[in-house]
Amino acid sequence: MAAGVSSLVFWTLSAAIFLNLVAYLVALLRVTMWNPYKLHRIMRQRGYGGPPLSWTMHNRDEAAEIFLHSRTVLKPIFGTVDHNIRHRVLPHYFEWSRRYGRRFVCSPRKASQCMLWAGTEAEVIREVLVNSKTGFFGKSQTSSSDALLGRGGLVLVTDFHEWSRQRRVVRPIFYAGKVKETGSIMMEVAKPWLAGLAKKVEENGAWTEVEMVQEIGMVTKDILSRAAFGSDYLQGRKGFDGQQKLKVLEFAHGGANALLRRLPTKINKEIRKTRELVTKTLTEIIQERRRSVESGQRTSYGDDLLGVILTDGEAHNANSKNTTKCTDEQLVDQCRTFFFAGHDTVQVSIAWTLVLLAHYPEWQDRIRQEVFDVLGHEDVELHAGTKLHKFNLLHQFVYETMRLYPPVPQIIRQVVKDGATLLGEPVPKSLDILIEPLSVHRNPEYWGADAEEFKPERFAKGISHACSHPYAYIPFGAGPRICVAQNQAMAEVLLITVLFLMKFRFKLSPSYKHSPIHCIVLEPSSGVQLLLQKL
Ligand code: HEM
Repeated sequence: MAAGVSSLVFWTLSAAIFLNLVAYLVALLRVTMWNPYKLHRIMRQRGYGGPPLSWTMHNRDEAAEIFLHSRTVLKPIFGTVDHNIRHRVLPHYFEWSRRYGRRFVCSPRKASQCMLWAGTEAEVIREVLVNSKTGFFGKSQTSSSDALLGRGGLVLVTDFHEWSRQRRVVRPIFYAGKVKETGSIMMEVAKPWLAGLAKKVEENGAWTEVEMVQEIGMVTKDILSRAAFGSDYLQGRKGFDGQQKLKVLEFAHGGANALLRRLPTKINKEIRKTRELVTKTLTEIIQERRRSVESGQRTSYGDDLLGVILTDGEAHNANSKNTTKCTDEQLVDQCRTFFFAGHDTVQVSIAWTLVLLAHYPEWQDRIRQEVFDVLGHEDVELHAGTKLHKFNLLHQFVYETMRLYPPVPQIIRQVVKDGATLLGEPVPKSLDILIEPLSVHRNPEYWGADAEEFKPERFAKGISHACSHPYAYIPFGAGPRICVAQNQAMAEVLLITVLFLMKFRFKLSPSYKHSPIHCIVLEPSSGVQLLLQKL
């Protein structure tokens, strides 16, 4: 009898495991093969071209081949700068757009079933990012950056009500008045950093070589940690290091979809482990804030980013009308979003600005002169944060830097409802639409024949006069999901640049290799080596 029961249990369990496995395989095949096939077939029937799909229903191999080819054929450029970078940064999209025209379909990433590339068209940006009130276009529900940004955080969240709640909660943090407050934190962090750098240059003599990406990284991380989380860089360091590692892993992974992520592969395990480390660091920061309130050290959670997120979470949970509760996991996701979105973008913006100031010494001199004209030579640091709006030339220079080197070179949306149309043509649900700031910023249709040239003066009369289409310039995105922190981000880029210009004259080192790479943000893959001379 006992043997019969245990045999029944054994077969029932085996059957359950077998059925689960079959269900998983069917789901995997549906997501990775059937859905892409179906979407591609629809789009091809509507006349869209694109690279032929392999039997695995992707173009990953071809994309990798073009990428590797571009790495071997294109020699790195040492000690100077060539702005013609599309074929280096996004070589497969560049090549396919030459072959298949201004709109084509492809599947170069594991997470995307079918992607419509519409990189250069401002009208697509208007329809997809700006006029999406009807809710046809949304954030991808199968985004590949969950591990990095957190599915429940503001950047990726798909549910409209949850998004508007989170956006409403954090928006006051980034109002102009608050940005001024953050300005003093920026100053507090930047001053000792610059003093340390100046000491190093003094000790080593004029034209000391310094790798600036690391240097800027320390400053921007410290500013974000203090301004947003009330901690310093050292406390958040493990979190930042983990995020950095996750970014590289995600990039290497080609953005796998949720089902592929469950497979016990080495890279999946590594991603999971690193994500847990970031979660642990963020949880500790959250718990420390809670403890400080419980112990009476603080009277409230505070009005920095972490404070408003925690206060809102608690208010949400206390409201009996809300049946779903805001969990710690969601709070961590919200913080995770800002840890990444608020750091790497600013770091690379400052890095590219310094590269170009070093490459164009006449602009460097003119802007430095402007800085001293506006601030005078005394008490300059006191005024720098409040007078940023007066730096006209610097604004032009940074706008132009973000035009040719947009920190976020690609933006993706998904068709999330049946019945959507794009430029008058029907588009199927689940289709991804790829918009490229990197390409639309260089489209001669909007920018003129000199679109690939670096000419800050095109912004002399402001952004709206620099190009012929209102959505041809989108370094911070566009529409309702435009960067919530763009004022603060710009202030940080301008302020750090001003302070740096006031302390140093600088030029590119011969060892600087101009090789921008797309690793979620557009970053200088070999660092930024500058030669510094103290003023
Ligand atoms: C120069 C620096 C920055 C650039 C170029 C930048 C760029 C962008 C872009 C292009 C988007 C839109 C993405 C999309 O439409 O899918 C975005 C969204 C966002 N950014 Fe930034 N960003 C910068 C700095 C920051 C900072 C400092 C923070 C926070 C401290 C931040 C937080 C966010 C958030 C939360 C979103 C999502 C907004 C939403 O979906 O409602 N960003 N950013």
